[in-house]
Amino acid sequence: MSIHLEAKVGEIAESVLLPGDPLRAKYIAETFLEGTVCYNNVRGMLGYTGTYKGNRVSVQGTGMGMPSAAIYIHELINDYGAKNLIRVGTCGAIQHDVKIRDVIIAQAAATDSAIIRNQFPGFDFPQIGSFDLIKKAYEVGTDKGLSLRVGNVLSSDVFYSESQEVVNKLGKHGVLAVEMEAAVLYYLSCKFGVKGLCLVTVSDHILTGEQTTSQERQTTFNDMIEVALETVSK
Ligand SMILES: O=P(O)(O)O[C@H]1O[C@H](CO)[C@@H](O)[C@H]1O
Ligand SMILES: O=c1cc[nH]c(=O)[nH]1
Repeated sequence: MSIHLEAKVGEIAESVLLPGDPLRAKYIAETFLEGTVCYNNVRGMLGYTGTYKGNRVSVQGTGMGMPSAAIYIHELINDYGAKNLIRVGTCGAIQHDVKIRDVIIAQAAATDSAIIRNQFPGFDFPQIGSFDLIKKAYEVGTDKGLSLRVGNVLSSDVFYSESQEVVNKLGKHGVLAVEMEAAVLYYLSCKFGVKGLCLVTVSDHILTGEQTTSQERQTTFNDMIEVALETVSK
């Protein structure tokens, strides 16, 4: 047991999918995994282990934002030995040619969070994904015929941003979308020497105001989930 997870050591697989929404974790476990066991319900932050095509995989909700996600990612790696961690999240697009329901592979993440900056005063730590997982995810997605986008995302501490000009400026510098967890996943993966990847599906378009429903965010986006499951099974 760790502070926020009630699993016994050995009950969590080395490969873990990380949705922000714990009910998306339940949906993934029930829809895609076999022989599934729920190992965590502390704070309702559901976690499951099962198999996908014979490979052991876990799926753990992280909550919203980097402070929450960092707790689960830290404990999964430090207390349970997770080695491959793939976030399966939603995001808001900030490019006109990125469309609702597109799947993005976050190559790297800019952030307005102080969590990482405070570790290296005066330096900017490069928050990058695992090349191995990025390459595998790209191959899997391309084989499935998906038009994946690969590029930078913004991991923001703020959902209802009051500095939209900065977000728009990041868009002008090629950032594809805004979400709230990738940067800390990439930082902690580098810190602990494990592999981290963030996949996000576009749920909102910040430039056009288009949106998907909360039900869709919880129980669809299957392309992204299959890419993540095939990537950790490759
Ligand atoms: O759908 P999830 O994975 O939670 O991701 C996005 O959705 C939440 C905001 O609605 C934030 O956690 C953001 O990163
Ligand atoms: O606009 C959005 C949509 C999902 N997640 C975010 O952080 N922002």
